[in-house]
Amino acid sequence: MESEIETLLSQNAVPIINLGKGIEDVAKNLRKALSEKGYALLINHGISNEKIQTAWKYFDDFVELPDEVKLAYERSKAPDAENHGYVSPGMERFDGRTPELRHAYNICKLQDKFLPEQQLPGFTSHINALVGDFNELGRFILRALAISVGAPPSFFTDKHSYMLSDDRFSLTTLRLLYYPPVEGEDHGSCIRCGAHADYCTFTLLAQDSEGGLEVKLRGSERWERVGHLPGALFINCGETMAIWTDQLYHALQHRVVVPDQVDTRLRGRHSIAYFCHPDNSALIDPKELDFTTNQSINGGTHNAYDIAMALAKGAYAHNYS
Ligand SMILES: O=C(O)CCC(=O)C(=O)O
Ligand SMILES: [Fe+2]
Repeated sequence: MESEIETLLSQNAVPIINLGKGIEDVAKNLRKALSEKGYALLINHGISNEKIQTAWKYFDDFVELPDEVKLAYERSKAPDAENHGYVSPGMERFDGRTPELRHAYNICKLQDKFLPEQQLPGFTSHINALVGDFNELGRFILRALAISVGAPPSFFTDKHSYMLSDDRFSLTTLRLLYYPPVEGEDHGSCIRCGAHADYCTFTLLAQDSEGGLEVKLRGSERWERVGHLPGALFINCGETMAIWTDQLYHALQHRVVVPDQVDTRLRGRHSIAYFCHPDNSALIDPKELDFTTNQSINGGTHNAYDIAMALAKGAYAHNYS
């Protein structure tokens, strides 16, 4: 029996956007959700739940492999290294201190030589198919977002032409995540994923259960539990989009805590995040969208890559010293 916990969803406080309703309607609802709250849940999004679950199953099998095999796929620890690769528990700490209990696989390259195809036959083609679905959905959202700010529908898609097709030109990433069960009461000094806002344009997130996802709403200092709507995708606005819209859209602070509820804590949690980034060279200029601004980072207009790197260095400054 699932513990009854109060969540934003149980209080009917979550914007739920039906993507089957036509792009103008989606644009209107995204504008309201991302400006007021910074997030929403998407239903009728067209990504098969079964495909998502198969990806989690592959990742479970990966996590079970001996450490020396997993380490061969590890993401480099160098400061400005590529993001692609396996991130073992404890390797990343958003706040630089608190141990983070998760396995992650950042996928930025889709060819089998960069993936554990040998250990997990079929992984490459499965991930390629899933990425195809996320890219298609991502492009639909980008068109809706352009409409939502009164720009031509292709405004954002024109600046997102390399999403997971060539990682030399885009930071777009599909990230598989597994948070192991947490046994015992003494988990106060650990977190599943530390507080942060994503750097990208927006993130799409699938989760398999209520497992501790919390958000800080615009203008609030309080962490609130989101809740789980089976099959829905969570969308949150990233820092790049907040800069682009001169903060009309709110980059959502979020984290994943180790839940106090024993049944939730003893259950592993799976999620998949699709971080949609502009092309590295795309200039993020709010004035192009008729937002007058004096808020772009360090004064001038920057390209998407420089913005993401500046944000990463801020978030992971402890890794660079
Ligand atoms: O697993 C989750 O629900 C969130 C993960 C996340 O926020 C991230 O990887 O940026
Ligand atoms: Fe995140």
